[in-house]
Amino acid sequence: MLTAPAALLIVNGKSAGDEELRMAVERHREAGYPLHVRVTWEHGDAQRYVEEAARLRVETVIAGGGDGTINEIAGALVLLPAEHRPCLGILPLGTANDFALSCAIPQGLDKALALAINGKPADIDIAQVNHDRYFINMATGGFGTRITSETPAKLKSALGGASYFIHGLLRMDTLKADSCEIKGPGFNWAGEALVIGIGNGRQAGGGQALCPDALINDGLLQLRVYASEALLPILLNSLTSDEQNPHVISASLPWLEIEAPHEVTFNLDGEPLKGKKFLITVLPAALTCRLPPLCPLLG
Ligand SMILES: Nc1ncnc2c1ncn2[C@@H]1O[C@H](COP(=O)(O)OP(=O)(O)OP(=O)(O)O)[C@@H](O)[C@H]1O
Ligand SMILES: [Mg+2]
Repeated sequence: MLTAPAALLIVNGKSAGDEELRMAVERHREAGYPLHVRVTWEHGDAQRYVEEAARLRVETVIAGGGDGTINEIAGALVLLPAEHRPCLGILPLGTANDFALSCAIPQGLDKALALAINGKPADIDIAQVNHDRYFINMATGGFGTRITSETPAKLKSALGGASYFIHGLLRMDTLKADSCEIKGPGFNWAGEALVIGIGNGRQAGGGQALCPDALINDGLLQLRVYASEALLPILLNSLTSDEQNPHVISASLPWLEIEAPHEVTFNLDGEPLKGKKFLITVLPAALTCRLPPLCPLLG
């Protein structure tokens, strides 16, 4: 009998009680796949488990959670020496699961686990922020930030991805554009931004396609600045129908620097980071990830 490659699954504690997950893990173990399972309690746990995975020499570390869980695991994987770096696999168990959905990862846990263990690895980029933070999917500032970082946890688990949207609507009266300056190679913009999306992937905030042309393996980040409050109705209806809108600034850049006169919050895959200056750089082909053959984010 062939020895199946081992994987370590890191489950966000919020989803540890999932019965479908337990059954999917059992089935794969019975089929002969060695699968270690670890559960997180708080920020920092995932990184320790990734280090353990490297010591165990597993071939794959599977992120069982939402975008924030994938973020923490991807950020820990890039710190490992390339020769001992396991592949990333994705098991969507979060609220919005924007990255998994836009990658066309199957929503059924059994199929998703099979792909996470056996899928073909593809090289993908990851973005580094201020030298020590990362995002794999998207960084958002402005309106989107308020939506994600202030969506109460209980509302989030009750309503799923839709909660971002509903909560955003409730808070519309409090929205304000933020003034900032953005520089990159051959790119310079200053003005009032309502929403800034910097995409390695395409969608955030529960299905909002802020960066509709982004690819995760092109060595570039798609910057989209939604620069006017007049855009609010568009933002709330369809973010993709505004290609010709002069208030939408778009660029594809290998790095960019954003500076604001006062402190702003960026969400990195839904996890907040405060500051006045953000240097964001793409790290091309920094990770390998097991993705569906027809993943729309692969160019
Ligand atoms: N046992 C736990 N209970 C509550 N929060 C946890 C636990 N373990 C980790 N966390 C925190 O959960 C956050 C990540 O959650 P994650 O993004 O995976 O789910 P989500 O926000 O529900 O999904 P999505 O981002 O796709 O909408 C991190 O901030 C992490 O520190
Ligand atoms: Mg999250």
